[in-house]
Amino acid sequence: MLLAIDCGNTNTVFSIWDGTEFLCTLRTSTHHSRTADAYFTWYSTLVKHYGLDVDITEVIISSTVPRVVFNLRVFADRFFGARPIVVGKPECLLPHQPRVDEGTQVGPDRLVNSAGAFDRHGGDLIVVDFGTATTFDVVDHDGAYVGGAIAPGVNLSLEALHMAAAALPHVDIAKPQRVVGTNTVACMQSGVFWGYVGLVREICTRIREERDRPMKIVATGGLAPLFQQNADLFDAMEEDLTMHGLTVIHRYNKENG
Ligand SMILES: Nc1ncnc2c1ncn2[C@@H]1O[C@H](COP(=O)(O)OP(=O)(O)OP(=O)(O)O)[C@@H](O)[C@H]1O
Ligand SMILES: CC(C)(CO)[C@@H](O)C(=O)NCCC(=O)O
Ligand SMILES: [K+]
Repeated sequence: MLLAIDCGNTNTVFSIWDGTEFLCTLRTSTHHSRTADAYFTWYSTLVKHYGLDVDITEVIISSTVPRVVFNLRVFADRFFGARPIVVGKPECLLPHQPRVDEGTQVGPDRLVNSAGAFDRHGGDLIVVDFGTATTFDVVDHDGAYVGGAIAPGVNLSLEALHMAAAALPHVDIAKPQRVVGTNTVACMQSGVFWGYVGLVREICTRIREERDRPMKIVATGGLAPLFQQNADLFDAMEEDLTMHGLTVIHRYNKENG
């Protein structure tokens, strides 16, 4: 079985893929100081809790945080005897080479999202991922990642207001009832929620204009459902897009490696 690991700047997600479906998805915060033994303690406790009988033989990792990869490699080797495929490393093959400026390091999560979305939808896509950052990945007709946009994440924007302004509290994102807030929290939620609706709409409209062709918009990330409510921003929403992309890249490496 395959263990797929998606390590973001805020959260790390493990999913077990049996070749047909994901048996479970486990989430922890990302810390570069977490050791291989600590990963295993956490992982094995949850696998036992879910009553799963799994035999991991292969591991694939996408990490936006380079420093955590070392401990994840040790984890894979020590506990599963597996040599992981690490997206973005030269030995990891990609189904489609990105077309970007020479020397640019594309975030592995964006390459994985592009591969997952192309596998499901074919080409000419905009993938929007609401993670630590909000990323827009443009996938060409042939499946290549060809660029996009990076905006501050929704939670990061709220946190930045709280950090920078003495009178602004820590606020969780929610869809406000009205645009005109009548208290501080409602004002902050309005600014960030409706500001993001505008941000997503404007960037997607301009990408479509710039490329001059119809493009399907696929959204992922924990906050995608919040933005899909009443705001007709996306053509599809897929919670497991990054994990699916990891299985696509893993399969490609098995078949072509
Ligand atoms: N199922 C969910 N329902 C509601 N909120 C969620 C859900 N899953 C995640 N979230 C929240 O949505 C936000 C975005 O989650 P997501 O996992 O997409 O990115 P992240 O973990 O914040 O970022 P990164 O992947 O860059 O580490 C997080 O604040 C998370 O707490
Ligand atoms: C933009 C983030 C932080 C989103 O997770 C990640 O994809 C990243 O670190 N990217 C590197 C720069 C780039 O993708 O162009
Ligand atoms: K993510």
